Amino acid sequence: MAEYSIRDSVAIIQLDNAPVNALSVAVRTGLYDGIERAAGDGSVKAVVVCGKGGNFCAGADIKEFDEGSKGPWITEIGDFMDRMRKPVVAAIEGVALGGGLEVALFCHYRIAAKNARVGQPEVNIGLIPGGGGTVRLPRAAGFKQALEMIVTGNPVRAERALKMGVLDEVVSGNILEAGIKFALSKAHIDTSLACLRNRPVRMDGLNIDTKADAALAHVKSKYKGFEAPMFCVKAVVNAARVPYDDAIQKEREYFFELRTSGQSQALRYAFFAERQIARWGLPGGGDYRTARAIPVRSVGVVGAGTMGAGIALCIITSGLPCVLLEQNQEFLEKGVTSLRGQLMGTVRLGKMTAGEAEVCLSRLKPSTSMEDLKHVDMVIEAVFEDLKLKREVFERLDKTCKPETILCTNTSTLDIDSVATATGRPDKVVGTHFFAPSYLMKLLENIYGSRTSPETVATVMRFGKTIRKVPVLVGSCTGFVANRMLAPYTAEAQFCVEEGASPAQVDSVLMDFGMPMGTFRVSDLSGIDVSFSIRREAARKLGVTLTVDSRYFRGQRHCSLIERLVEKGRLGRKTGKGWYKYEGPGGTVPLEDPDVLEIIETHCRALGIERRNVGSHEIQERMQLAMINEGFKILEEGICTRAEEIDVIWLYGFGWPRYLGGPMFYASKLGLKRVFEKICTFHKRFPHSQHWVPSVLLGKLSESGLPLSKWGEAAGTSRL
Ligand SMILES: CC(C)(COP(=O)(O)OP(=O)(O)OC[C@H]1O[C@@H](n2cnc3c(N)ncnc32)[C@H](O)[C@@H]1OP(=O)(O)O)[C@@H](O)C(=O)NCCC(=O)NCCSC(=O)C[C@@H](O)CCCCCCCCCCCCC(=O)O
Ligand SMILES: NC(=O)c1ccc[n+]([C@@H]2O[C@H](COP(=O)([O-])OP(=O)(O)OC[C@H]3O[C@@H](n4cnc5c(N)ncnc54)[C@H](O)[C@@H]3O)[C@@H](O)[C@H]2O)c1
Repeated sequence: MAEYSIRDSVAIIQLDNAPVNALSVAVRTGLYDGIERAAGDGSVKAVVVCGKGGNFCAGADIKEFDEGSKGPWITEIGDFMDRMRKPVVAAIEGVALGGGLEVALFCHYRIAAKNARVGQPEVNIGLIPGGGGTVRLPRAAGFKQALEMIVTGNPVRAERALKMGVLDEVVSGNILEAGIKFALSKAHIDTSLACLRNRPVRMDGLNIDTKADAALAHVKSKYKGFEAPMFCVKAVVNAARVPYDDAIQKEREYFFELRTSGQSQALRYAFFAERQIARWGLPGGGDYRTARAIPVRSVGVVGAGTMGAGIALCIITSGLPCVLLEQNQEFLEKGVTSLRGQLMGTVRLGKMTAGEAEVCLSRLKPSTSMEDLKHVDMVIEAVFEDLKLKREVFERLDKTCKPETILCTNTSTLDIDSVATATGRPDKVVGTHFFAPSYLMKLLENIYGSRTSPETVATVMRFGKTIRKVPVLVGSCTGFVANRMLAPYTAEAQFCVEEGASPAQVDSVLMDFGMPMGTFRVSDLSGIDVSFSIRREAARKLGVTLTVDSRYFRGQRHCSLIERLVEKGRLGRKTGKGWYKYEGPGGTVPLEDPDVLEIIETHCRALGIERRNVGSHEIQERMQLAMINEGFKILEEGICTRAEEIDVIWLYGFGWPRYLGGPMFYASKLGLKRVFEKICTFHKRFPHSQHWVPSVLLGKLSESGLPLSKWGEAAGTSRL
C-alpha cells in the first residue's frame, strides 16, 4: 500500500510494503490513488513520493509475475504524472531498482540520499525494464550509460547517478525533509519542462546505427544463449529511433514476451532459491531462526597447499586476520608465494590496489607452530585427504585451541563424524567444503555431522557470507552433494566416449547447453592424476586393485580410460596433454588429439566394446539425467532440506547456466514423469550402473503428479 499525508502544502505518498516496498497491486493502486488525490486537492502545491523503512522501492513484486496481477501498470501512473501541473519529486533512500527507478523517472524530479543506489536489474531475472525504463533512462542518462545500466543490471551509487543526469540532487540528512523543501522550490515551475517524455534520447554525439550494431554484436557474443540482454539492447535502440509512445508500446511487448519465457521463470526461481538456502535446519532440531552464530574475529588455516592458500586469501581479503599453518618452512613459503601470486593477480586485474593488497597481507600470519592457533575463533583444516592425518591434526587442534574454537574440515570425501570423533568437541566440528580455485569459486558447501551443534552451523553459514561465498548447508554422505552428483555425470561422459563419442564432442554438447566448460576440459585442468589417485585410494580401502582389463569393477560398469591416460603420462594441462593436447600461448589451447582417439579405440578393442555414433542428445540426456536422479536420492535421504539447495550448488559450484535454474528446476520443467520414465529406460539399458536405479522419491512424484516444490509431501518429510 501507500500512505498519504500532507505537510506544508506538500502531499507525501509513502510506499509501504516491507521489506523493500516492492510494487505489489496494493502499492501501485495506493500510488495511483495518492497522485490522483494530490492532483485534485487545491491545497496541495507539490508531491513527494518516498519509501518506508529505509528503501525507496525494489521494483515489481517478483512473486506476482507467476500469479498474474491486476492494478495499474507503472506507465499508466506515469502518464498521469506527465499531465500533472504540480511537481512530483521522488525522494530516494536505500534502493530504487527496476520498477522503483521507473516510478522515480516518471516523477518530475529525483533527489537521493548519499547512501542510495539506483538501477534497472530486470535483466538478472530474464526481463527488460517494463515500466518505461528503456525509454526514459536514455532520456535522463544518455543512450550509452543507460544501455550499460540496463544490459548489465548493475546499480549505480547516488553520486554517479547525479553526474549521469539521473538525479537532480544528492542530499545528506533527512530525505523526506529534503524532498519537501525541494518540491516547494519547484512549485512555480512549469512541470512540462522537467518531464522526461518531452526530451529526446541523449545520444551525446553517437551515431545510433553504428552503436546499435556494435551493441548487438557485443551482447550476442558475451551472453551466448541468454536472451534478455539482447532484448534490452533492442528496446533501448528502439527508444532512440521512434517516438516516445511507440517505444513504450514496444517495450511492453518485449517485457510480456520475456515474462512468460522459460529463462525468466528460471531466473526468478534462482533469485528466491538463493535466499531460501539461508533457511537451514538440522534433522535433530535447531535451525536458522533459533541458532546464534558465534562471533568469528580470527581464523586459522592448516595446510597451505592448493586449497589452503586460497582459503587464507579469502579470509584476509574479507578483513579478518588469518594464521596460515604448514608442516614445515619449505611448504609454508610455497603456500605464501602462491597466495601472494593470486593476490597480485587481483591487483593486475584492477580489482584491488597494490596498497590494499599490502593491507590484506598484513592480516596474514604464516606459521609452522600450532601454538599460534591457540586463540583463534575458527580453524579450517586443509591438509592431505588422508583420514589418519586429519584425525591427528584434529586431535592436536582440540588440545591446542581454546574450548569454544570451531574446527572445520575442507575434506572432499571423508565423513565428518570420522574426523569429529578425534576431538572432545564433536559439536564444534563441521565440514566447510571449498571448491577449486578456492579464492575464486563462490560455493561453500557446509556439512554437518551427527553431533554438529546448531550454533556451529549458524557460525559457518554466517562466516561463508563474511568471506563473500554462497554457503549451502548439507548432510554428510560420500561426496556430499556436489561431488556425489558429479560422479554419475562424469561417469556417463566417459561411458559415452567408450561407446563412440569423442571427448571434444561431449564437451561441445555441454558448452552448447550453456556450461562454462566441458567435463573433459575440467578434468585436464584439475589434473587427471587427481581423479586417478582418488579412485586408487578408494579401491585400496576396499582391499582391491583397479585394473584396466575389465569393464566392470565389483559388479558395476567402470571406465578405465583415466588409468590408460595416466599410464601414458597424460595428466592434463600441466603435462601439455590429457584428454586433449595443449598448444598456443602458455599451452592453454585445447586441441583434439588423434593419439587420444587411438588410446580410446585400442582400449575399446581390448575390452570388446563396440563403438557407434553417439548423438548429442543422448550425451546430454545421459549425463544430466544420471545426475538429476542422484539429486532426487539426495533429497529422499534428507541430505538436503530442499531442491533449491541442490540447484544453488550447481549454479555456484559448476556454473550451471542460471537462466536454466539448476538441474532440479530443469528436471521439473522437463516434467518429472517424463524424467522418471527416461531414467527407468536407461536403468533397463544399463543395469550395471547403480546410478540408474531410479530414485524412489522421483517415482512417487511422477506417480502423484506433485510438483517439485511439494517433494516433502511425496517423501513424507519436511524439516522446516
Ligand atoms: C532489494 C535488494 C537489493 C535487497 O537486498 P538485501 O540483500 O538487503 O535483501 P534480500 O535480497 O535478502 O531481500 C530481502 C527480502 O526482500 C525480497 N525481495 C527483494 N526484492 C524483491 C522484489 N522485487 N519482489 C519481491 N520480493 C523481493 C527478497 O526475496 C527477500 O525476502 P525473502 O523472503 O526471499 O528472504 C535485493 O533484494 C534485490 O536486488 N532485489 C531485486 C530487485 C529487482 O530485481 N527488481 C526488479 C524487479 S522486476 C521490475 O521491477 C519490472 C519493472 O521494470 C516493470 C514493473 C511493472 C510493474 C507492474 C508489476 C506487475 C507484475 C505483474 C505482471 C503480470 C501482469 C499480467 O499477467 O497481466
Ligand atoms: N584440490 C582440490 O581441488 C580440492 C577441492 C576441494 C577440497 N579439497 C580438499 O582439500 C584438502 C587439501 O587439498 P589440497 O588439494 O589443497 O592438497 P595439497 O596437497 O595441495 O595441500 C595440502 C597441504 O597440507 C600440508 N600439510 C600436510 N600435513 C600437514 C600438517 N600436519 N600440518 C600442516 N600442514 C600440513 C601439506 O604440506 C600441503 O601443503 C583435502 O582434504 C582435499 O580433499 C581439495
